[in-house]
Amino acid sequence: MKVTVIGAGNVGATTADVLSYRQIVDEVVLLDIKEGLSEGKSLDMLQATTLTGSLTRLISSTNDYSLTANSDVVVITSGVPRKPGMTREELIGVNAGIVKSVVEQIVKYSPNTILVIVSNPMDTMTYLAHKVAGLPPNRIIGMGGALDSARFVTYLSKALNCSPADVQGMVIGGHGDTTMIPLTRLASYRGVPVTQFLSAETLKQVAADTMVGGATLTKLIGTSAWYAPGAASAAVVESIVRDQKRIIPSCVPLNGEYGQKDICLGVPVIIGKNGWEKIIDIQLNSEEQELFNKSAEAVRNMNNVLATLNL
Ligand SMILES: NC(=O)c1ccc[n+]([C@@H]2O[C@H](COP(=O)([O-])OP(=O)(O)OC[C@H]3O[C@@H](n4cnc5c(N)ncnc54)[C@H](O)[C@@H]3O)[C@@H](O)[C@H]2O)c1
Ligand SMILES: O=C(O)C[C@H](O)C(=O)O
Repeated sequence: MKVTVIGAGNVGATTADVLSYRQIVDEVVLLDIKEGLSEGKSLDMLQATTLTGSLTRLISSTNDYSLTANSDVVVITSGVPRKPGMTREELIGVNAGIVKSVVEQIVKYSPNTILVIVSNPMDTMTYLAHKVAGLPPNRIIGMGGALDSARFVTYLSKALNCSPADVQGMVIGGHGDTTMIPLTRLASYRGVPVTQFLSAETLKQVAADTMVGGATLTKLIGTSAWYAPGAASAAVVESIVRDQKRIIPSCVPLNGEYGQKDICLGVPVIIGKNGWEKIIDIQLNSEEQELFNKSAEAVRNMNNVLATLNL
């Protein structure tokens, strides 16, 4: 299995490192426009494999897309991250052009690939990728829910004072500070509803912390996070290349599901060798559905902004 990661910055390099360290794929191609960056980072990772025992091959490039040819999966992380005080949505002007040109070049060399879109604002970048790639809809997945759910599980396990391994939780909706929807009603501690252990007030706080999870880290670090984002991107790739059929909330095009159309938004999907293979249509209660509709409205507004850009 061959995976290309576009962007060798914080998230791209971490994704490549997890894929290589855990030997999830045979070959990782790392491509970044910044001279020397992908070369240096992939050489560093290659040297690490002599210590970890991983047999994953690491290849780098600045702009030679022919090296990415026939990639089974391509993870797109190229673009600028936000700084403290910014929203992800503010990145649209710079990142839309980058994502569009990267997608166009990738599909020339890997016309049957599966794209995993990470660059922000991710929901709109995924929508853009669907418009320009010419790939079947199931072969484009926006990564956001995997990360947001990991944060949700982290905050839940802290509140429960238990191992995160025993906690299950999903975040759906948009990947934005105000658009994501942590599904507290469905979260569980080993299958037992968390509502049995935690007060409504605590759960409200857990949801609020989850929603600003990225902003909190951005404030602490000075740029946005990368360890959990890289691990979350690698988890999506792993479910594809190992055909694990995991249910991972991901950003996919909706065609009437959850009452929405002509939009890419986070919903639970089964991920396997064909990309996102099935949308799991869970029954939302009226409060959750209202939040989902509001989330869709906000993401649709960003898609309208995208349409005004001169790409
Ligand atoms: N979806 C998510 O859950 C999630 C999580 C974390 C970060 N992000 C987003 O991912 C993006 C990357 O974040 P980061 O922290 O890695 O940023 P970063 O600045 O560390 O890395 C981005 C890299 O992209 C490269 N790049 C820019 N234009 C390029 C092009 N045309 N071709 C190839 N490479 C190009 C840059 O040289 C840079 O090295 C940001 O937009 C960030 O907001 C999304
Ligand atoms: O917070 C960000 O801007 C980056 C990413 O979307 C995240 O959630 O970590």
